[in-house]
Amino acid sequence: MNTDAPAPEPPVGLRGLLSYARPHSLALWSGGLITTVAALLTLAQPMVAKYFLDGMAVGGGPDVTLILVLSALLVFATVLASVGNYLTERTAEGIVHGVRRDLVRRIMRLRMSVLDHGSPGDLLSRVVSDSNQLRTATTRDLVDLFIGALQFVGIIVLMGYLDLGLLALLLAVVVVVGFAFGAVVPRIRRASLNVQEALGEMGSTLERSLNSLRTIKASGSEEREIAVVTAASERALQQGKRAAVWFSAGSMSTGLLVQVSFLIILGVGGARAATGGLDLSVLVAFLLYLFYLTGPITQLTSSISGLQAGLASLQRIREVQAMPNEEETGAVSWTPASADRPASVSFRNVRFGYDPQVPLFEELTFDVPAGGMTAFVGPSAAGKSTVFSLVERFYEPQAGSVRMDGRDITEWPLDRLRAGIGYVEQEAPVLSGTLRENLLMAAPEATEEELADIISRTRLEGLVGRLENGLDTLVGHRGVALSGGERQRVAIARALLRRPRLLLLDEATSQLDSINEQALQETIREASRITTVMVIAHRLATVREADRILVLERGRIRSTGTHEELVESDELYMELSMHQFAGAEAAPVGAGAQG
Ligand SMILES: Nc1ncnc2c1ncn2[C@@H]1O[C@H](COP(=O)(O)OP(=O)(O)OP(=O)(O)O)[C@@H](O)[C@H]1O
Repeated sequence: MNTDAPAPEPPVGLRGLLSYARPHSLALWSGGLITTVAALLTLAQPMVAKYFLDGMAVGGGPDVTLILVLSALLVFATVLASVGNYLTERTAEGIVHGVRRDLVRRIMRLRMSVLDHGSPGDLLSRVVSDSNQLRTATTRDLVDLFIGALQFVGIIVLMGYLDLGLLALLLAVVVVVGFAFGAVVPRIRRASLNVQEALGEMGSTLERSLNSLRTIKASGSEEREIAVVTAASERALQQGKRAAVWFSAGSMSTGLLVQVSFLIILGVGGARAATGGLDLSVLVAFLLYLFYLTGPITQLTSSISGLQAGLASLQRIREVQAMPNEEETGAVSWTPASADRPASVSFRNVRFGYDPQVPLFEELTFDVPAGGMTAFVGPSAAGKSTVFSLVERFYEPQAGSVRMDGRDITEWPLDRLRAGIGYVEQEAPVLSGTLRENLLMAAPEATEEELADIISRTRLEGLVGRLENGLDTLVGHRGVALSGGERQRVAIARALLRRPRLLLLDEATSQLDSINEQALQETIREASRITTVMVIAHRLATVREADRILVLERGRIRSTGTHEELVESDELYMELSMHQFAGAEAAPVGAGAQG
């Protein structure tokens, strides 16, 4: 059931990032620990160097054992670091896959009202690009933060062991630079969010253009569209440049810290060594550690910057997760009618408006009996397609009820309700892929016999025979390789293969040649023998075939009857049949009625 009850808030901030890492904590800890051991082994190297120098200072020659120990340490640490890195990256792939799977599931279940106001391109960028940012933040950056901090502390302790005075000097510099970096951190996050938003905007613009490429080409507006997409890309560029400034400012602080500290410690330590207050080997080891500090500090600053970018993406991912989606009803205590019986539909005092303040239907009431064909006609924007959307529960009425088999559709499990309905949209109802994939989309388990039966019922044998690879021919993006009439019939075949109890058919307004026209009419007639057909009629042939016609005007049913009855009794219908149907068929209703 669709509910507005708020779900428990998913964690945000660092806690939110950790919630993604937690299920993989074993792998992450293993990767992190191995990398830490590698880092600690690296830390031992300056100490070994110190002992090496001390040995030389007291007059001994170079200590071969120490050189061997040093080499072994280096090789072992490098191998360990690679293994740790591999484990972390592997986990990262698992996390990003999980995030994408969750996002796709949510997007597929979003309510239509949300999709109406959202942009598919932006949603796409959240699945592809934001999830990738999250990938680095929840693994590499978290691990680096941990290891960086550990190494930092380790080096500081070792420096303290060498000389506390020099360490105090160094920490003073760290505090000053740390404050400067702290001021940059929130700017990095804001800049990252701006970059991701600009990318989303670019995705939306590109998606809009690609979806209407034919119209764009036909109206010669390629250059204008290129300018629009380029402008979006430029906004992403500007935001990216701004982010780069803050990222660089962050990393500059690392360099500054080490260089400034080096000069101060070299000066002060050198002066002390000159007066004999400090061993030269201690100063050398201290300076070596100072340069070793570059690694963890770089790790810390870049992981903190990366976490900021991850937090910005987490915010965008959380926005998708907070969008209202369609929820399933639990088990029901009643038994829905048998799957092969045509369904009846009724609307009772339905009040609905896309904007609840501006109702399209005030008190819409009508009945569609089980079986046969019921046609809906009416002026443009009267709400005919909206009636179908309400039956499918794409939208919820603000008052009144929509019923199937006499039972309010809100009492039906949503999947069960939709399983009983075949919906053929007016526009581009064919997806890219093969003809077979298109037909089996809604009924993947249909047998070859059922497929052949539906192909025959929808008069598609001719098309299948003509195509080079028959059913396995690719139909192109949105079925461009098919004619408008063929696309409609493929869509009807697909809907019928699902054995619907109710077929909702939004008839194409485009002109069809006489072969396609006749095939389409036979298909609809055939469908109405086995199921309930509700058709939004744009053709004279269809209304003449209908068992009953409902004339919809300004959100209410104005009249009901057969074609012959309505041309006599309803002025609007008469008008529509003269102009609307005639427009779709190039034959006025009078001629058709007499013929
Ligand atoms: N998703 C939507 N969001 C907001 N308004 C909508 C939406 N879909 C349709 N409308 C508006 O609702 C009204 C009824 O639209 P609907 O498509 O149901 O009319 P129709 O009778 O099927 O029209 P036509 O014969 O031109 O297809 C129109 O004014 C339309 O602009």
